[in-house]
Amino acid sequence: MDVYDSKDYRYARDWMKETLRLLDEEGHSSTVDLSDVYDHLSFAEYKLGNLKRAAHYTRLMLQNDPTHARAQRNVAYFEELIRTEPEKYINQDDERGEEGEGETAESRESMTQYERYQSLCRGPWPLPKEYDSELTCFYYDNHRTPSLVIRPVKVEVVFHKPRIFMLRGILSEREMDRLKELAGPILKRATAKNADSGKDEPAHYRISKSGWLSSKHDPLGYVDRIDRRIEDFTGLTMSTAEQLQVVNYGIGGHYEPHYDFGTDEASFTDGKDRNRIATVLFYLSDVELGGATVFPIVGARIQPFKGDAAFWWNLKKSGEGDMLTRHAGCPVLVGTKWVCNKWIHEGGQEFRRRCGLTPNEESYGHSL
Ligand SMILES: O=C(O)CCC(=O)C(=O)O
Ligand SMILES: [Fe+2]
Repeated sequence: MDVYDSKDYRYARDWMKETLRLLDEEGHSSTVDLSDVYDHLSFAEYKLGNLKRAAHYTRLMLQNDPTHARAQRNVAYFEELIRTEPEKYINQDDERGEEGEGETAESRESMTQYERYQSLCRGPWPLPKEYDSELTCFYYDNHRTPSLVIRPVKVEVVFHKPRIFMLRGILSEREMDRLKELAGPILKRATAKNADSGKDEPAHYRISKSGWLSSKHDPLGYVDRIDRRIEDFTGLTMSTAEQLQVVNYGIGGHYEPHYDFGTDEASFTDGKDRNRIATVLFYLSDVELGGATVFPIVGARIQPFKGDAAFWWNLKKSGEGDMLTRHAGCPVLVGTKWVCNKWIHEGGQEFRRRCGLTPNEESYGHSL
């Protein structure tokens, strides 16, 4: 009922159909009224534009109660619509299909952004054919940076456009335990600015708890050490970066598609440290089921693996936001998910990462 009340008719339909299946299996129910299920199912189908199905379920309602006046009126109404606007409704029910039924490359093309996000969360999409021979992995010491000569970073290129790097085993168990321990007392329900009220409020599109770690509260120096490691493998200064942000998602926790960089003048783009040039996303836990990080525009998907980090550039060399980096944290279905963000800013990188000479220049070769 929750999804129905929140007008999420696609899911409402799925739940109602599951109810019908269980009723059928169990034969009866003392708490669920069959007619009520048909009634809601019919309205959900109507809202989804499937008039033939809406009419079908309303007729089933009438089988239970032939005198139901509203059901009689609705059947007449649906039939009238199908008759007067056949081109809009006649074949639609068969073509439209239902969520999850026979997803193909073509049907993916026509999905909305949000549907692509949901579909990617359910399972990986095949990588484009041209990736077959092109994904690489290497040990990386970033031009013989001393700490990395001793212990090079294991890098895997998992996507090309945008380039997404996985840094395997970049954090130790002890470091991850420490980050979670430091975050424990400061975790708060994540908020976002409400466009209407201007206040920071919990938002339905971001369900998690998070907290910012300051090295001041870490006398043992773990936070500084991790910052230094990021500086070593990216070659970027951390002096303008944000603090480490630890995030914990419970069951159902998620973060819907977004950009890490600021897309309007008000956020990041004008301050002295300017925009978020790159993201390092550490995975501090595995997730039993769900919880992948997905990039719905390009179809990339990263399953969290404890100790790894994902790295990507949010901005092109021109400083323009890379619109392909839109990404999301999928709902956690079983288990909990811990991640830690490091957002690196443009300020101070002028001599570390040169600008491009044309607005769209964006390729960085195979290294970070
Ligand atoms: O949890 C994830 O996988 C993604 C998190 C994220 O994108 C963010 O916190 O900005
Ligand atoms: Fe993000």
